[in-house]
Amino acid sequence: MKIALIGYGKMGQAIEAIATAKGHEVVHRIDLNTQHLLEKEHLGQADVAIEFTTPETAYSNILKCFAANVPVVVGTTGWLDKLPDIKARCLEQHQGFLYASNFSIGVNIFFEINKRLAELMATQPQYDLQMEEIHHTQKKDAPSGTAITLAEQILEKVNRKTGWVNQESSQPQELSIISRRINPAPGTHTVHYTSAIDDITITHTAHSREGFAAGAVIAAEWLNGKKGIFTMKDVLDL
Ligand SMILES: NC(=O)C1=CN([C@@H]2O[C@H](COP(=O)(O)OP(=O)(O)OC[C@H]3O[C@@H](n4cnc5c(N)ncnc54)[C@H](O)[C@@H]3O)[C@@H](O)[C@H]2O)C=CC1
Ligand SMILES: O=C(O)C1=N[C@H](C(=O)O)C[C@H](O)C1
Repeated sequence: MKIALIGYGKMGQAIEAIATAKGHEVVHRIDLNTQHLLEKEHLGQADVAIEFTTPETAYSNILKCFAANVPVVVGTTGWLDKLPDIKARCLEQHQGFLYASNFSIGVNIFFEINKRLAELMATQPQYDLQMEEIHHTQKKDAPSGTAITLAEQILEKVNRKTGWVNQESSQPQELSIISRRINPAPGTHTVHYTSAIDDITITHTAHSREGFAAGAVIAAEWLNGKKGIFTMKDVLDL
C-alpha cells in the first residue's frame, strides 16, 4: 500500500517505522516545508493518507485529501468543532474518512469498559466522578481528544452530569476533566468514581507512541479502497 504521511512529527515518524516494517511504501512525507505535495497530482499517487498535524491545519489537509480522491485516516485532535462539516463534505464528495481520538487497541477496549461502567453507575448517585489526563508538555490541545471521547461516553449514560469542564469543579452537575502536562508522558487517562464507602478507578497508560502508530496503520490498511465515514470501532469490530 502506498501511504502519504501528512505531518512528519512524532507520530508521522512512528507511523513510518511501523508501516515500512509491514512492507508498505511511504510515497510522501508532507510537512510545513513540503506543502506542494498536498496538491492532487502528488497526493493522488497514494492509496491512503494518514494525517497527524495540528488542530489548526487538520481541516484543510482533510479537504485536500478529498480533492485528491485519497481516503484519509485522521489522528489530529483539537479540531472537532469542524467534524460535522467534514462529515457532510465527505458524503457529498463520496470520499473515505476515518477519525479516531485514539488509535491504540488498548484505549479502544478501554472505551468499551468506560461505557459499561458508566451504564452501571447511572443508577448509583452516591458515586461522584472526575477524570484526569496526563500528556507531555508539547501537546497543544486540552483536554485531550481521548478525554473528550471518554467524557462524551459518560455524559450519554450518567444523567446527573450535564457537561464537562476542563478544570476542578464544585458544581455537582459538571464532569471535571483535569489536564496535566508532564514529561515524558505519551498519554494516561483515568476515570475516578468516588463514594463515602469506596472508590472505583479505571486507568489506561500508554508506555510509548507505538500503540497509536500501529493502530493508525491498521486503520489505513482497513480504509484503503473504502468510501464513507468510519471510526476505530468499525476497524476493530467492537
Ligand atoms: N489519535 C491518536 O491516536 C493520536 C493523536 N495524536 C494527535 O496527533 C497530532 C500530532 O501529534 P504529534 O505527531 O505528536 O505532533 P508533532 O508536533 O510532533 O507533529 C506535528 C507535525 O505536523 C507538522 N505540520 C504542521 N502543520 C502542517 C501542515 N499544514 N501540513 C503538514 N504538516 C504540518 C509539524 O511541522 C509537525 O512536524 C496532535 O493533534 C496529537 O494530539 C497524537 C498521538 C496519538
Ligand atoms: O498529543 C498526544 O500525544 C496524544 N493525543 C491524543 C489525544 O489527544 O487524546 C491521543 C494520545 O493520548 C496522545
